[in-house]
Amino acid sequence: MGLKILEEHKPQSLSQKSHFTGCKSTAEWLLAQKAARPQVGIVCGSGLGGLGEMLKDQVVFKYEDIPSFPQSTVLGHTGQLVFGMLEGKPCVCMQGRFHLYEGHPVQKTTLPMRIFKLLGVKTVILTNAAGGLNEDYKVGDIMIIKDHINMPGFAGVNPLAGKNDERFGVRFPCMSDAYDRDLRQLAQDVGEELGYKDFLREGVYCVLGGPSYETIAECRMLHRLGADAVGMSTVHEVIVARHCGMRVFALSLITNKAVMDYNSEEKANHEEVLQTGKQRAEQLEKLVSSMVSRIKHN
Ligand SMILES: O=P(O)(O)O[C@@H]1C[C@H](O)[C@@H](CO)O1
Ligand code: HPA
Repeated sequence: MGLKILEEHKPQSLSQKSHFTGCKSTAEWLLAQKAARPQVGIVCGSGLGGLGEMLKDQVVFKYEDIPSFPQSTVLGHTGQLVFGMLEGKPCVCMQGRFHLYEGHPVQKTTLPMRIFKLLGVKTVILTNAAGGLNEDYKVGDIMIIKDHINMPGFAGVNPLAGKNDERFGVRFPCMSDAYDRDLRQLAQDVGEELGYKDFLREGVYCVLGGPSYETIAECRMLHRLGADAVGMSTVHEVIVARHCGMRVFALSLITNKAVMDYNSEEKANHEEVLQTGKQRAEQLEKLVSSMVSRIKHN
């Protein structure tokens, strides 16, 4: 009986060890290729990969060349990791993220957050494209995320499900402070200085599994539940980033208005999402780079 219990525990503890050491060896491999240890990690949303082009003195890795890294399959997500300097700070930028609907297990979609942590990242800046549920929002608005609704989490899809590894963080991490208050204030200040007041918002982002866009009834329900924008990413990355103690700032570019009216002729589509990304790219890049220039790390 005792032996049986030992055997049952063996594979789990081994796989846990290999997850941590796997992340560590990927981080060490990247640093060994002359990538500078980054302080800030940036994740580019759909059509927002231009953020990575801002980095100077780039060292670029295609995801397919990085050990244990997943592959990007979505149009608008290039699939490379860029190291470089932004406003004098060493940064790493994911040009392309991983989504549940690509068929990745949720733990795999968030793997880069743990690699960021082991690379030395202190602050993560996540961006995404999202549909606007709030009736005051316009296409092209930038929404600072102040909170989230993890809809897949209600059904048990959480990247922290399974055995907890204390080397990353605690079993039950707090999420009421997930979106750093000071960084949100910094974004408001920088946005005001840049003259973005008319299109800078703050609101609640709700993640769904995708890849189908929402029905009208779903949009109406999400809005009633308190969501201002809906998308298919970010939240799981935030959970893992907070679990391992990184500071988080996240924003949504409202690329389309969620359809809430049965008489509407509008239809959500990925081309519009990418197009809006292109149109707002410059302002978004200015906001992020000005924030990075002012972020302080001890
Ligand atoms: O990676 P993000 O969340 O920016 O991408 C959004 C969600 C889907 O991947 C896609 C739908 O158009 O854009
Ligand atoms: N719904 C879900 N995800 C999205 C949307 C949307 O309307 N727009 C961009 N990503």
